[in-house]
Amino acid sequence: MKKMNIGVIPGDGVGKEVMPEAVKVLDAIAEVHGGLSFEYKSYPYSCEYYLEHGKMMADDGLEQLKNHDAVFLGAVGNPQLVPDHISLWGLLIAIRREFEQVINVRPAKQLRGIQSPLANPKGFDFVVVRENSEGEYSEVGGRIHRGADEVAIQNAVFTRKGTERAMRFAFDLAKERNSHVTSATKSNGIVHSMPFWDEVFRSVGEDYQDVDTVSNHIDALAAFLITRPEAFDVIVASNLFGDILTDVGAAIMGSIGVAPAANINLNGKFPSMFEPVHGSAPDIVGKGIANPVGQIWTGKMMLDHLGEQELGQKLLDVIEEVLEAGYKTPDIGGNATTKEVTEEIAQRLKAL
Ligand SMILES: NC(=O)C1=CN([C@@H]2O[C@H](COP(=O)(O)OP(=O)(O)OC[C@H]3O[C@@H](n4cnc5c(N)ncnc54)[C@H](O)[C@@H]3O)[C@@H](O)[C@H]2O)C=CC1
Ligand SMILES: CC(=O)C(=O)O
Ligand SMILES: [K+]
Ligand SMILES: [Mn+2]
Repeated sequence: MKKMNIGVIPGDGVGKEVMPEAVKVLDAIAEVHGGLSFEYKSYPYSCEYYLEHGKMMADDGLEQLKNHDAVFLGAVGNPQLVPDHISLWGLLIAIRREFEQVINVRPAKQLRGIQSPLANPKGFDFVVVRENSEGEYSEVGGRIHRGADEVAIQNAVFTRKGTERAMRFAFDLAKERNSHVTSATKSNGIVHSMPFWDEVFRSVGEDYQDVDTVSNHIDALAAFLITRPEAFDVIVASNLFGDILTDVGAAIMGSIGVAPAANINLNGKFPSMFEPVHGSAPDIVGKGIANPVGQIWTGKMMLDHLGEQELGQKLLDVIEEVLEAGYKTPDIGGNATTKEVTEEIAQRLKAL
């Protein structure tokens, strides 16, 4: 029996609604497989935890999470209780950084059964490789003075190591796909880090002669994802650009509620973390209508990572079948609840 030990953090808002559903699907997968079981340990880290304890996770939280084969997370953030920069940096970004999850992989593709808002989505299928450890999301900077003289300085950090690592990951991924990498740049406006980014992209590209490359400025690239998303295979982007592009990717799939993501640790010292692209969706919390597909597809990425690619593929097939059969939450034009969609996915898995 192959046992997988998963640290579960439902987090805030709809994270708490979609997580138990995704866990049910994983259990259905285990049942189908027969030789596989999941053991979960759930952690209450969230904004409510912060109100009670004055911190987003326990002092030994990372020590505990470290022991799992993977961390499965819902969403973090409840701006009515805790400012977002405190909650995200205290939990989500803390785990990404401390566990050296240096790459964030975010696929976007036209799914069967969902109407893309694009008139002509042409079966787009791309993956954004987002640098996940530095870039624009940095603590370097500060604020001085108050009032009319106030100054805020926010520095971006681009290391050769971090930049090159993200690019190599993107090129290696492209070799398994359609051998095309697009780099998201902005070297016409950001005069230090982005010319550096371009240089590293060119030099890494020389090691991958069989992979085609193109550099697009981020503004144009964002528009191209709307006008010709089918032209992209792998896109490599800095932390902020990747964050924004993947919400666009989610939007053209039909909803941010379906988009999956994986925070990958490459050195094997810490577990990777799997969490959907969406946040805690305060506007729909408590209604039972959060789309569980993002969290469940994220579970598929976790299965892939743990060496169960065949099961992962089956799961994605079943998700698409269920969408095609009309089991859809309101964000993608249906009237099913979170639980109804999940139940259908679990039932169909068990019938395989
Ligand atoms: N990785 C994470 O944990 C992230 C956390 N956040 C946090 O989440 C909170 C809300 O942020 P927003 O900017 O509103 O982004 P959001 O992703 O939570 O919501 C944006 C829009 O998408 C909808 N949506 C999101 N997930 C959905 C789902 N599963 N099914 C159906 N509709 C869904 C929401 O209802 C909302 O209209 C903030 O505290 C923010 O900091 C935001 C993004 C990522
Ligand atoms: C924080 C956030 O929006 C993200 O990682 O996608
Ligand atoms: K999330
Ligand atoms: Mn985001």
